[in-house]
Amino acid sequence: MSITLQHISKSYKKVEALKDISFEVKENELFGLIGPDGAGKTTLFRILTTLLFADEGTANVAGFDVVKDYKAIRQNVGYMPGKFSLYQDLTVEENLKFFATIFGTTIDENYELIKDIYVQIEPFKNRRAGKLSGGMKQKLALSCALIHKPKVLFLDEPTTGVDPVSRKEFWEMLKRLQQKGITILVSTPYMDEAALCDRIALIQDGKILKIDTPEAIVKHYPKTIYNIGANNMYQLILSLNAYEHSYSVYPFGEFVHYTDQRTNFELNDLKKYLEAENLTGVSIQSTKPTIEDTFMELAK
Ligand SMILES: Nc1ncnc2c1ncn2[C@@H]1O[C@H](COP(=O)(O)OP(=O)(O)OP(=O)(O)O)[C@@H](O)[C@H]1O
Repeated sequence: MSITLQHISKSYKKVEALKDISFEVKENELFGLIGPDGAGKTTLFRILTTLLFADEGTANVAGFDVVKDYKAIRQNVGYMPGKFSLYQDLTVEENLKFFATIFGTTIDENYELIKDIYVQIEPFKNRRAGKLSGGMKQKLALSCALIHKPKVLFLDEPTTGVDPVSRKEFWEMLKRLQQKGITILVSTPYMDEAALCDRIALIQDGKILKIDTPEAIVKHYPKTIYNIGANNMYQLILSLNAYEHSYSVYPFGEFVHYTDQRTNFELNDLKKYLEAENLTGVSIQSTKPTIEDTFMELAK
């Protein structure tokens, strides 16, 4: 195993940020930690990268104990924190040199590993990091986290605030790093990114709700979901919530994801009800559950 957590708990005074967390990440796995703001993701990363002590439990990374072997862990892991971690006043190249130097290495020595990523920002190597776009900052931060050839890479919300094209490119880069033998633990609040991981842990309020492959997680969704559309979205949500048989109602893009308390029912009855509520253009179609649907169901 590359990462093992056993019964990890951590509180900040009265706030229980992590409650009895246990799970394992296999060698060379791309593992996602999926959860909303405040779920405890950053706290977990800080414990695993030896920046914070847990109150209870034990954790191992790359075969080392996070408390006893903290120095070895720091040599063997790369960490890209959620908040921008670079020196804004240093240039792109100076930032990378700085990180290489503190790990006792050079850019040349490990260029092969970062090449794919660094070539994209190399034309701006003399620009100060503070003046880079979101996507470029993220590439520089990733290059810096990789410059000492870590065995395990921790990425805390690496795509938050990054445009959709850069987000897609970033995930393609992660796949290539995985092919080079690096184990990756990545957190994200974006459910669509969860589908790109080998396995995911859904986390909320410091607790793991479920761990499995993205496919298996959606397979276990217990109900049929309907995509419902109408001309007045706001009224549609109100009416569905007021419907006596309604089980769950969530806005989902231009539709509402709806589940019913009954296992068998006439879709036409629901349509008639919505039309009686003065809604027009009503469409109802069954749809496949997504990771977001599963998360909402588990978090209920
Ligand atoms: N230093 C701190 N002092 C007090 N409470 C804290 C501290 N750091 C985090 N918390 C609280 O612990 C809980 C978990 O926070 P954490 O930052 O680990 O979550 P997160 O999933 O990373 O969310 P975010 O993306 O918002 O950082 C939250 O309720 C947060 O307010």
